[in-house]
Amino acid sequence: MSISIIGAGAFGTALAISLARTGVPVTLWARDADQANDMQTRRENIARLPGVTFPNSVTVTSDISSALADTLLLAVPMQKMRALLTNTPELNGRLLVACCKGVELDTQLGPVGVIRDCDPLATPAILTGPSFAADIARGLPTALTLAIDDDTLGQSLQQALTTPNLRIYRTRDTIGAELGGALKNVMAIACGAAIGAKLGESARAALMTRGYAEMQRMAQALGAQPDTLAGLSGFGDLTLTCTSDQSRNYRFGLSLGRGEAFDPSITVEGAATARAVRARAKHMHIDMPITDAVVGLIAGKLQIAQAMEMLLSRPPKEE
Ligand SMILES: NC(=O)C1=CN([C@@H]2O[C@H](COP(=O)(O)OP(=O)(O)OC[C@H]3O[C@@H](n4cnc5c(N)ncnc54)[C@H](OP(=O)(O)O)[C@@H]3O)[C@@H](O)[C@H]2O)C=CC1
Ligand SMILES: O=C(CO)COP(=O)(O)O
Repeated sequence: MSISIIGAGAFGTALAISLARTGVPVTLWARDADQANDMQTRRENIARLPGVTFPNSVTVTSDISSALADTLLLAVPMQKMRALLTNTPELNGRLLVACCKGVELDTQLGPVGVIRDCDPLATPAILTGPSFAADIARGLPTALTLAIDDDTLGQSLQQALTTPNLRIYRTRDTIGAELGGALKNVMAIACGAAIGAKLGESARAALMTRGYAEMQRMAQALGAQPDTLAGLSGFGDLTLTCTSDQSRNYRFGLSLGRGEAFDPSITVEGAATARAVRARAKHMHIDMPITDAVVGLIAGKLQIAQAMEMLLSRPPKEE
């Protein structure tokens, strides 16, 4: 099974490096020709993943026709996935593995839903779970979830993506896998805001736990399996992202909590996703108070003290 990576950001580059270390040839596609040439010559992605040298078997190109493998890992931000698939018809009809986390703002679809919507002939899958690009690129031990409908194809893909340092678990629950990865970023913003505002570790633990309850509520309403949310793609990634300064979503939350500006060029998937999820939750009458608070904080309609008061003054209920 030949594999190419479409999108040369931090995660796409890390996946290319990790796969290529096993000796297989991997093509990494960047949309910008200058960036692709620079990476191919330097053997490093200075802009997005500095400090890690590419193995010899990585080829970087901006020519999509030379990146068309059996399997394509789509490593672009969630809100850019539709533009990628629409503007690059060469990708159509293949095994497309979404490597992004989020919910599309306009349609409230997840990555698998957007692939199905843009390319009905594609076979969609999603690779998600707790993993910082820098950790994968350095060869640190990591475990991810691969979600795909077809079990036979799933087994081949699982084998192809496994490396000595990257263990892949498989599920057929694409809805659960994509929702876990999307929703944990919203909770990471909430936790970052709490820590940034010096509300304490107990507040973070409460937000993580009640955030997980929100994740389960929405996921089950949309047909996901509770076990998927309890796995790497849900609970696993929630734990990583809500507790580490390496997370951009968490750092964005920290800056909200401290009242500081945040560099708008940094990818923060949870910001648009919070708005998309809130709209979907309202439509479906699902109670998601932490998501509501995150949307209010980001929009500047709530201060952190008001958000906490809103959460704490809700009517008493059973856990
Ligand atoms: N970084 C991480 O640790 C992890 C990230 N992820 C997920 O991976 C996804 C990508 O994140 P990440 O790699 O970190 O993001 P980055 O911000 O590092 O990079 C985004 C990349 O997407 C490219 N891109 C944007 N729009 C398009 C488009 N329309 N067509 C082609 N390429 C495009 C950008 O190209 P350009 O430079 O030309 O704008 C850039 O190379 C996110 O959903 C994230 O949640 C998952 C696990 C870990
Ligand atoms: O998804 C991630 C870790 O699993 C990366 O998190 P950030 O996008 O918040 O950096």
